[in-house]
Amino acid sequence: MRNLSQTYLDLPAVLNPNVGNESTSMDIVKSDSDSWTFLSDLSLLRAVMPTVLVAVSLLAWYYGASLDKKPKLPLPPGSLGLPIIGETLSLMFQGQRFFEDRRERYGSVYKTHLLGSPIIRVCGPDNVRKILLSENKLVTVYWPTSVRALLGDGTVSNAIGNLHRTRRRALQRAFCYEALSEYLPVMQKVVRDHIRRWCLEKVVYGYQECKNMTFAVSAETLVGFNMESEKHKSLVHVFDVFVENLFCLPFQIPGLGFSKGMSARKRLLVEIGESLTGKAKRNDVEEASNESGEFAFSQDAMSRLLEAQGEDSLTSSELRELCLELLFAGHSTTASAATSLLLQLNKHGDVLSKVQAELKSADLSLGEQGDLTMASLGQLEYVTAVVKEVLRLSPPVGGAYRTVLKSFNMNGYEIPAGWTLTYNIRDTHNTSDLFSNVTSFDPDRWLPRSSCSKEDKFHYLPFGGGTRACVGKEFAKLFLKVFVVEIVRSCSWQLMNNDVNMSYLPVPHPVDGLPLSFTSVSSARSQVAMDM
Ligand code: HEM
Repeated sequence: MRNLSQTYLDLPAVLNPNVGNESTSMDIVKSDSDSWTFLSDLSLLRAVMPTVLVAVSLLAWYYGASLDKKPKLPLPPGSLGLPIIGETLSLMFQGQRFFEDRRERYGSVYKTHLLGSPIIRVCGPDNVRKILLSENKLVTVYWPTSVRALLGDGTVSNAIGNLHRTRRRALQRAFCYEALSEYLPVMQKVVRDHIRRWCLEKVVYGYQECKNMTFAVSAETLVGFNMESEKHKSLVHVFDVFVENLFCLPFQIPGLGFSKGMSARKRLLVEIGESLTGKAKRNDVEEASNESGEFAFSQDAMSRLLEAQGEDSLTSSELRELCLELLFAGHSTTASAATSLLLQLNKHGDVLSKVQAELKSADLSLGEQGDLTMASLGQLEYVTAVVKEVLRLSPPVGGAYRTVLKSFNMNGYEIPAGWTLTYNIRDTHNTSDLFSNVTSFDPDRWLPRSSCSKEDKFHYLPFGGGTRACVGKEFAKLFLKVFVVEIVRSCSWQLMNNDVNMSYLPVPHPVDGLPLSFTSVSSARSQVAMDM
């Protein structure tokens, strides 16, 4: 990480006051011995002249050569806007409309200039396929400096090549079928506890509550925190600070976002480290008790990673950062999808009725009684379709960034090496000809034997694709299904404000936070009984 003074010295001469200071000190030397300085200036000039001439010729040659290397194809259409700020102001004013407008004007590949850097935006199944399948050949992963620093070098997101493969393999252990089955009871308990509290409080802000709930689910199932302890409860706030400051100017100045984010990172890593030490000790006890035939502890993701630490050659610091990465990667994304589920199920009474009917026929509509299993969830085709449709219509991750390694041709345009590129998931879903009535919420399209039952990988890609596809997608889908089942069978909810405006940054969410009123099924039943 470059510190401020380094950044300062890199400024061009006109902007860097230190350059002025250098000439000031020269002036002082001059005034001390003027004649000496004049002679030495002349001889210096003679000495450097040949070097200057060679340098100028080399530059002229290089310039000529680089002109030859000028792109043979045109750059994608679009505008780079004003110097330095590019089109950032238009984006701020227009929001999501900015991208829709450019896509309508320029098509599926266009250039713009946002947040200080020129960028090429790409959508459409064929273009996205080309990018996602060319990782490390044509493109490589790109994250802004602040994100890289706050997540750390030990993460999957920041790794490239073999290191990336090794870390991904390690993480995948935490999301195999067996692991998911072990997380399921904890997931279900946390979801139920939250819903029960919402019903007691009666009115809550849906988006914030979904964020709290997804953090609790991840913290308990992935890192093994006890979210009922005061110590771990206080981490919800620390984690919010961490996430809020991920995208910021990377300057370590007290009081600014980056500094706050780094302090939150430090605190989270300490807690994760303590949890790791506890687990390492527990593993020793467990090994001993296994020998004497006693029970085994149920496993969270961190324990699984710890067990295979030697095999995966992970250092303790990598392990801690991987756990932090899991907390982050699954947080706002899953919370956004859960919030969209609350919204869509409320708006579409017909869909809600079909979910209720499916739960009834699967013997799962028993209030809060039935424990869910992987098998019972696996048979819920309609619930699965509802989750899929929410991720199609409101994909939590709009797209992701890459750096272009090698210039290539896309739709007849030059995509030049060194540029930043983003592939867009939301635009790809919205323009796909695979989906009829693309803007309507229609889970039936995903039922077996219907038009989209065979998912086309690059028309529908809420979890990305290729070597960087989401590691936690099965975890996320499982959680969302549990949420649908529990919310539908245990309560009803109403929007307090029917006029819902959406914001898409950093993930889709209602601008007003989605105030909701909740009634539990049991209290609704007793109300009916009393009325009778
Ligand atoms: C609905 C919820 C989620 C959505 C929509 C989602 C979406 C995505 C997408 C689109 C990518 C690919 C980004 C790229 O191309 O660079 C990704 C990567 C990733 N996701 Fe998720 N994700 C979700 C939940 C989760 C969860 C629950 C976890 C873990 C607990 C997770 C862990 C990761 C990791 C570690 C990566 C980086 C993979 C790599 O670079 O190889 N995600 N996710």
